[in-house]
Amino acid sequence: MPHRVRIVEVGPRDGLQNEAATVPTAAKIELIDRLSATGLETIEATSFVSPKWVPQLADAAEVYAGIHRRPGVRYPVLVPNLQGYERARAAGADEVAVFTAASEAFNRRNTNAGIDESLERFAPVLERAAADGVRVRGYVSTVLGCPYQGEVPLADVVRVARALHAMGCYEISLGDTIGVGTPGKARTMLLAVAADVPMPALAVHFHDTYGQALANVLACLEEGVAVVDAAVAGTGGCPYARGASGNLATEDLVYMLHGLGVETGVDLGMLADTGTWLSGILGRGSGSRVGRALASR
Ligand SMILES: CC(=O)SCCNC(=O)CCNC(=O)[C@H](O)C(C)(C)COP(=O)(O)OP(=O)(O)OC[C@H]1O[C@@H](n2cnc3c(N)ncnc32)[C@H](O)[C@@H]1OP(=O)(O)O
Ligand SMILES: CC(=O)CC(=O)O
Repeated sequence: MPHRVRIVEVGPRDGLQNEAATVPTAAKIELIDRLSATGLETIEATSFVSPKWVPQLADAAEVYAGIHRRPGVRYPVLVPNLQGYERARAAGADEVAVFTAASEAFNRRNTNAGIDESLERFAPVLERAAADGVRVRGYVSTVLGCPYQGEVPLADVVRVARALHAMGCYEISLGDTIGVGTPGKARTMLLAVAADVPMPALAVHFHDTYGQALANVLACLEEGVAVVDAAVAGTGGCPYARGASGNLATEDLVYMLHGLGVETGVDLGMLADTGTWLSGILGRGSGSRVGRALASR
């Protein structure tokens, strides 16, 4: 079990990308600023994908320009190609994340490209990023199941994670996009990838569709992973992954980690207040059990 876990807060990006109603730009900026004050070290701020594909994040540049960047906090953004990278850089981003999948079927629906084609798209992004001194994270989606293909062979997960790492991604986030995984499978998947990509370069990203996300994280922590993605108030889901629901709620993750004596640097009270505030903006109850429990005290 690690002594400290770095949480990658993906609420402003993954959390909001699938919202049907438009979230005002000012609310997105306030969300990131509130999260910045909680002690989170990494906040994935938005996404420079095609606004036709993800209209909810069409205001990425305005959001990025509006946030108050706290010293010591990193604000990466998602980019699907060189065009996205250039938009992100023009907006001032100094860390980006590229994304592909272990399932061909999902990747085609999500990015209109096969896996190898998406890796080819990333090559110039990684090249430019290296020249610019920009860090690049890599996501592998559908690591424990695909809504279109079903089972995803472990070898495919390992191959894609290895390819992203070999291209120069400093960290590979392994995503259970539709939240179908269970702890034993999560552990096996992580260990298979860790045989080829060093554990310190791995992160886990669980959606909570079947209520397994926290248990999956615990299994992976026991194997030594020390970077975990989560979204405040349990928001999130991919518009191109049928059946995807919210991410593991950051409040629930922090509560568990602190209970285990694992440091996060996050103020749980401030985080829970932010989750309650965001739930008000979205007009529904929080997806975080810890958030709801703290709000009702
Ligand atoms: C599991 C997860 O949660 S992953 C995150 C959630 N999913 C996503 O964000 C999906 C992102 N997908 C996409 O943005 C798209 O599928 C793309 C951009 C990767 C590929 O889409 P395609 O339509 O094949 O792109 P293509 O390169 O052919 O360009 C088509 C148009 O999009 C525009 N475009 C392409 N990339 C971008 C970009 N990064 N930013 C803005 N516009 C873009 C092009 O300029 C072109 O515009 P035009 O029609 O006005 O000439
Ligand atoms: C890119 C992501 O958001 C990861 C996933 O859910 O598969």
